[in-house]
Amino acid sequence: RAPDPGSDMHSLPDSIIETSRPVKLQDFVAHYRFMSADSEYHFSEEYEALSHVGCDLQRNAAYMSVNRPKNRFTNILPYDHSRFKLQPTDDEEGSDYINANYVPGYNSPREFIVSQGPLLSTRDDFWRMCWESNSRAIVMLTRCIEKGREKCDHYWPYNTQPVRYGDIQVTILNESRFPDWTISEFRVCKGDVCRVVRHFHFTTWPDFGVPDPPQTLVRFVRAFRERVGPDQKPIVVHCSAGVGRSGTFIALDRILFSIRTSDYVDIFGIVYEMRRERVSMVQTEQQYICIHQCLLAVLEGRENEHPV
Ligand SMILES: CCc1ccc(NS(=O)(=O)O)cc1
Repeated sequence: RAPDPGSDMHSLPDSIIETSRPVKLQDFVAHYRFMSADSEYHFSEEYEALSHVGCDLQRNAAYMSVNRPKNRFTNILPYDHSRFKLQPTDDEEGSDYINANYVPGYNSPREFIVSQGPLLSTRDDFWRMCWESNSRAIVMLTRCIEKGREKCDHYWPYNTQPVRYGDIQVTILNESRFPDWTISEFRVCKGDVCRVVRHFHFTTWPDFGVPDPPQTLVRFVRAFRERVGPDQKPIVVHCSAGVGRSGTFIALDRILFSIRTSDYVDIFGIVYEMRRERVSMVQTEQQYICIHQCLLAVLEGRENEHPV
């Protein structure tokens, strides 16, 4: 049972699992100040309250020996109940497996498919996932190489020559580069059937960190939503592990929809719900605070403010 808004959360008996902490939008500025006080003590307490969400859920497919090499990180594994299943090939064990989960958004309980950054060995599976899910948009929140380390395979062509990834052929149609992101259109074909898939690549978000200033992320979500409406789903979202930056992006997207219709915002509840579908969504306390800073900038009319 969610506590009534404004009730004293700390009086809840341990037996009641806290699933939401709604905040009235008109109180949000004061709420942010309260949470930030004393070296962000209340942000730390609230983020810690999310730490065990999902630890009861099974990940059996991920642990199968045939699937272990398909995981970029051994500790970032998809829950069985929400994982995306590829069309299995006859009797090939593990052929339905990819490190990806359905995650809820504002518009649908399965609005997003969140995945790890493809490996060279799984990029054909990644394109199969995009095709079989009929996704028309991919959001990429990492660079392929960061600080000299591979974070994601370059799973799309380097130029306008078509490239095949298994049964899927990808051709870059156009590319628009901006200071913090690149938006491209790919022609994606399987046999004689072709689709246009848009690629939204945020290029300046450091791993384990946050965009600087946070308004950059607000502007990226706005640029994304100018081109992708609420009826377009599922949307594929990935970073390197597919938890930190991906969770932060989805949380902000959901919040920007919700404040158009609701007097309350429940950032705790949004992260709680995401973590019931994919592990560690919003992976650091700094990312959790960044979500609040983004909303603060929007409410204070500063989303288009640029640092001096
Ligand atoms: C330790 C595994 C791990 C690596 C990288 C990330 N960051 S990310 O999810 O934003 O790509 C999260 C977790």
